[in-house]
Amino acid sequence: MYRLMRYAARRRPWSPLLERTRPRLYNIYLYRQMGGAATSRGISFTSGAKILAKIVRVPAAAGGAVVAGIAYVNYQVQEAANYTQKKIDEATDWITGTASSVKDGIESLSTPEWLKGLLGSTTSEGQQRSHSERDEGSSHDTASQETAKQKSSNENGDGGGDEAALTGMAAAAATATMSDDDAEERVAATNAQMMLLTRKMIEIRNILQEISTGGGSRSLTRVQLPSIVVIGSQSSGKSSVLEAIVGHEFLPKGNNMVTRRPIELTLINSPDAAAEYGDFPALKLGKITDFAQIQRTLTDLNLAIPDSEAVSDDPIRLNIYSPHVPDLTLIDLPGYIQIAAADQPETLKSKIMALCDKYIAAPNIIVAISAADVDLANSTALRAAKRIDPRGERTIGVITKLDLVDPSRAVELLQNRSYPLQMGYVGVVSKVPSSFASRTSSGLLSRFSGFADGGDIGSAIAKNEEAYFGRHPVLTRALIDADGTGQQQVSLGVINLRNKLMHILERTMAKNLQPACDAIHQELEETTYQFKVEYNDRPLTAESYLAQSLDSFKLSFKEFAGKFGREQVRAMLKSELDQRVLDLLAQRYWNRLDEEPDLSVATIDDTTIKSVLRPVSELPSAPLEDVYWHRQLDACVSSLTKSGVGRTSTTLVSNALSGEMEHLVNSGAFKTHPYVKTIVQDATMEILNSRFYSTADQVENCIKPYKYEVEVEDREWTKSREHAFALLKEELRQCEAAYYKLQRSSGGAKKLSQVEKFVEKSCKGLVKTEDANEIYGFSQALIDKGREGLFLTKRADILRLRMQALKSKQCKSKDSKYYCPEVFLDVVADKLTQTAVLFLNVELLSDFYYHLPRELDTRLGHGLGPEKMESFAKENAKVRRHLELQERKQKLELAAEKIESVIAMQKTRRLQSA
Ligand SMILES: Nc1nc2c(ncn2[C@@H]2O[C@H](COP(=O)(O)OP(=O)(O)OP(=O)(O)O)[C@@H](O)[C@H]2O)c(=O)[nH]1
Repeated sequence: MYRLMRYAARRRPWSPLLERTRPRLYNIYLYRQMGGAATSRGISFTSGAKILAKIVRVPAAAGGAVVAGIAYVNYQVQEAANYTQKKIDEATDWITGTASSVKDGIESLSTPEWLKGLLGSTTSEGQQRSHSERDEGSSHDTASQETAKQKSSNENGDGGGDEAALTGMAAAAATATMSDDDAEERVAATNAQMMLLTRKMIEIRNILQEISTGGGSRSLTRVQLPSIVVIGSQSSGKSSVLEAIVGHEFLPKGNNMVTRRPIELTLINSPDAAAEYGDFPALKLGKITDFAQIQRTLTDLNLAIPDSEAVSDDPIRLNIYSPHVPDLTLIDLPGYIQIAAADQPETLKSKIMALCDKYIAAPNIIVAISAADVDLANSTALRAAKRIDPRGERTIGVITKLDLVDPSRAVELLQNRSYPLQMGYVGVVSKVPSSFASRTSSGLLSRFSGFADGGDIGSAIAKNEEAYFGRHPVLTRALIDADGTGQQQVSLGVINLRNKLMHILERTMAKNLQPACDAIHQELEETTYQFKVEYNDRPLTAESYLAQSLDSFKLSFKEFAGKFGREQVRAMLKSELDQRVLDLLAQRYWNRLDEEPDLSVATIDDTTIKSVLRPVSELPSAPLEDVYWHRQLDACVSSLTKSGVGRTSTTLVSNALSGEMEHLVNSGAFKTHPYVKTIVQDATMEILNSRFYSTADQVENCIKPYKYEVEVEDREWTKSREHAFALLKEELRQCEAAYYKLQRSSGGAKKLSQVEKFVEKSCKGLVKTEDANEIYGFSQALIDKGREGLFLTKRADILRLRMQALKSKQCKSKDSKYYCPEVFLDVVADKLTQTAVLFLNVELLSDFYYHLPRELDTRLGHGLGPEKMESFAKENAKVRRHLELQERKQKLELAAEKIESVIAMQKTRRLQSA
């Protein structure tokens, strides 16, 4: 049919048939044929409060309060007559709880590493200690380090390890006498216990957070382990306080409301960490030791929220690992505003309020920041806290910028009686001192590296506070009788604040421990049951799923390779060359120019054609020595052998292989995995492309001899004679089918016959073409169909004629090749095919079958990292569900194990206290 189209296209537009692209359809047909195809807090936590106060408030008061404590004792001596015995008792209590412990704490070097750094740099008393004290201290240092080491090794082990270590610590503490050394050991052990408990609880909270993020859970919604949430108006000093606690400047700064999303900050005390660093778990950026980089990332993440929205409740999670931070979870929120700016949404004020309200809900601990230079009655943070926590049970009031108001005014503020808080108020001067900035004049980055005495901005601020509170002893009045009843605690300094937060977090988390444990167990039971029922406890990993999928793909690939071999390539290539032979026959033999209608669009000069082409009807009777027919056949053979068989055959096989690979990835194990599909397709193309040119060249070289001479054997002739006949028969069938279709589209056989006669007459000049419509009622479209009909009729006649010739005696012998060009050209096409297939099989097919599975093993087996492997596995909805349920069960088991170990620690502490 193809040659019908080509012929017609040469003579005139032939659009309906031209749309039929035979080779493509035929190939598709061939491929398919081949099958291509944390109860209330336990005694230990409350009764241990005094011990803890000694331990933790020590450093709490250590910074600024050491001076304040000494000043307070002097003040007591001077004003003693004015106080009742009751007051003195209260004061003594307070001293026991703060000032004495301040001293103990300062002298005690059994404090955690993160506190020692600060205390060392903030306590001038400490600096003036005698060498012997230092020596004593250094031995305590060692004790502390051992404790820290023990803690660290516990953390590396499992929950049972923690418990055993802590039981050991508790036992050591239980057998201790009350000598100073023993007391210090006890302090160290308790400190380590508290740090470890807090950390464990933070870990549990994080695990539960991940589980809740992964999907709704009825039992887990009841589990609430608290975080510390920092709220305050814009520029009230929230960031400065947080940075003082962390010891680094890392939060976004700027006038254009740069805190737009909640920043969930988890501080992880890491005594053994070689360097302080942060990481954003959700971003998978790895360890970031440059805090300026952390600040830039936070700024970018915040500013990604457009001005038109201004705030978002999507939190940014940041973990900071350092030996100088306590285990804490802190959440920084956008600052409250009074009025939205022109480019901000009008609803911004209420949006921020709603976001903060969401975060300060129970059981979270509220750190309400208010600047001393703003009337506390106007403190949005305190008003919001009062609204959500009216009894002031979960709120710590932080008054910043104490240095900006007169000390007597600061005292009034710290004694805020309008909103009494059970956890009290803390006054701070959290601005980074200018001396610090000037000593690190090279800017932000240099601050991060710390200066001279190893201080960070935390120690610089603490030193500055110590000096300020030392200059203003009147502030200590606030420490004694904050609310006139001795009930409300007031402390000074960032260090106090930091310890208080740590203490409160541990206490609040402990209260929630047992209910959390119960809920985790309930959820674990449900999940375990579900996993058993749905997946029969069958473990699955992304890796094993990938391996299975790859195996299954390789199996389909092997099946395909078994079906698509040398024979199939031969059939495909022969079919292609058959079409070329038919095209050549149509061009050089199947013309009857003497009877041909005058088709209007001629692309070559008719005279030339007439002088070159002779009707094929003359062929059987042409003299044997007729050069015309010799030249015609030689030209056809030359065209066929020089038609680029190397490139054509290589392209055919490459297309067949890449098409089949596409079919396999779209229908097999990888059908729901777009990323892996691309990998398979890329590997396929790379292998095929790398062999394309060499294969094509090899084939071309090997068929070269046929360009000069083709020798035919009798059996080859016989076989080709049969094949040529079958080929013409199929061509005739297609021709007749096309004619039948044309009849139906022209209004029937009769109508088409009338139009054909008109076209014939018009060619002979018997009728005028312009009369077609007016006189005969034939539209131009009908005339075109008439021409096409005539062409098909004559082509069918020629084909019948040639079939007869092939059957005749004349075509029986190979000696009659010039009379039977169809047979001789088939012999040539067959020889070209056989030779090409030999090389295609070795150079392309076998090579591809060997290399593709190995290439996939490399790219998929070892080439995919764990993350890509997981995302690959989760592309399959069923596998995703299986993996997620399994992960949920594993996380719950881990949470249950951790929470049980924390509860066991609690029990050990109770026994120890008893
Ligand atoms: N004098 C003095 N200035 C302070 C103190 N604390 C913070 N500042 C300054 O107050 C300004 C605002 O402090 P930030 O910590 O950025 O306040 P913020 O609440 O985080 O501000 P936004 O993030 O914009 O809401 C900065 O210039 C600080 O240096 C302080 O105790 N004393």
